[in-house]
Amino acid sequence: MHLLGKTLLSSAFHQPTPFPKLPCFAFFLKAMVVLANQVDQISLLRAPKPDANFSGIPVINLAEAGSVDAMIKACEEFGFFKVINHGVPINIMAKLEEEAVKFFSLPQVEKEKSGPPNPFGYGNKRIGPNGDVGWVEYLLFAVTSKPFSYTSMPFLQEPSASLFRWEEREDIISALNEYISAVRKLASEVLELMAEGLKIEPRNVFSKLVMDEKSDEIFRLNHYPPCPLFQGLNCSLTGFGEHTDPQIISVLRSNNTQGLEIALRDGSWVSVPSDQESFFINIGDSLQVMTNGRFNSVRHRVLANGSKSRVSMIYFGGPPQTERIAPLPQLMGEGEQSLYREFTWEEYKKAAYKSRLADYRLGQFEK
Ligand SMILES: C=C1C[C@]23C[C@@]1(O)CC[C@H]2[C@@]12CC[C@H](O)[C@@](C)(C(=O)O1)[C@H]2[C@@H]3C(=O)O
Ligand SMILES: O=C(O)CCC(=O)C(=O)O
Ligand SMILES: [Fe+2]
Repeated sequence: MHLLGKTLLSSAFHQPTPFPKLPCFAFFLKAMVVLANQVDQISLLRAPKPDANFSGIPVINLAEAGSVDAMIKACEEFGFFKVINHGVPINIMAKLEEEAVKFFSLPQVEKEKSGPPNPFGYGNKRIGPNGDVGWVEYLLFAVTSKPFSYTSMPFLQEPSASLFRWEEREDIISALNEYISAVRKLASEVLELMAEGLKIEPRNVFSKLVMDEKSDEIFRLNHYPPCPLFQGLNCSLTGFGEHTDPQIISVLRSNNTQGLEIALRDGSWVSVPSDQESFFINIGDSLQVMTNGRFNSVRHRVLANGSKSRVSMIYFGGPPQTERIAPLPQLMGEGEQSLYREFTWEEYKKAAYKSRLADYRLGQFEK
């Protein structure tokens, strides 16, 4: 399967466009044929282009004392918000972005040495084990808080370290470690504010799960190369198909290239204005369950850009494998019934890895 993937896909990026500009419909057909050859999936093509920027994304200012109520409202209405004044130094973000750009600029054959992603490593267009594809290449890392023998890379689990053959890559490893420890701290701070806003004790009821030394955290670098075939046209291409994140919380940062979209509660899609200095927080499925559906795990997707590369970095904070995920008793009103049957994170993760990206994964755990 891996060999098949390589044969079909390895040269799909960075192809010069073979066609002159045509009216959109004719072009769309041509593009379908070209991309069908290249990507093996015409389902990535989308028309028309996404709507203009949505101005209603909630912005939470961490330096402001009164931001807690706005955060709870954002978790309920959107399952998504932007965080400013987060305290993470810009140079930590910029340094990792620089290393990511360097990695993704390597020759394909070099990048493939860090793959395939099963589940960790370099991946190109194929997302997950069940046939999903997107106009994206990425690196997926397992994260641990326990230092181990590779002193220079305390956050990368041993299998990742040898898989990436990065023992010598002090530059990228230290940029990764610095970045991951900063966003992990941010995730914990945000989760503590959520508990405060929900008026539940203890304050670390959510944050302790991602701060636990056995917490199951993932880190991801995504690169969406420009797709020149689409430049100046009213069409777009799926970079990362619609889905919800299974974990508790995701902390996303991207360069200044547009592409991320979220679904509103009425099912409509809106485009999130990019902001390279801020972080975006996604509520994951596990937090939706722990709040018995009060918080909404946000459906989101990424559309690739005709002319600009998008680079994003996402920290996924998950609980320890054995953690039981169920609505918190402190949050249940009198007579309120749990919407979900109890499960362990390990169970949920196994089910998630059997699913397709767009599947409603919580369905099988509903009562
Ligand atoms: C299609 C898949 C990719 C994914 C594992 C899955 O089977 C379903 C969930 C997907 C997702 C979405 C959020 C994160 O990007 C991710 C790492 C995760 O934990 O769940 C991906 C998985 C992946 O890319 O391997
Ligand atoms: O790359 C992005 O901006 C978002 C990707 C995403 O949602 C994911 O990797 O789970
Ligand atoms: Fe996601």
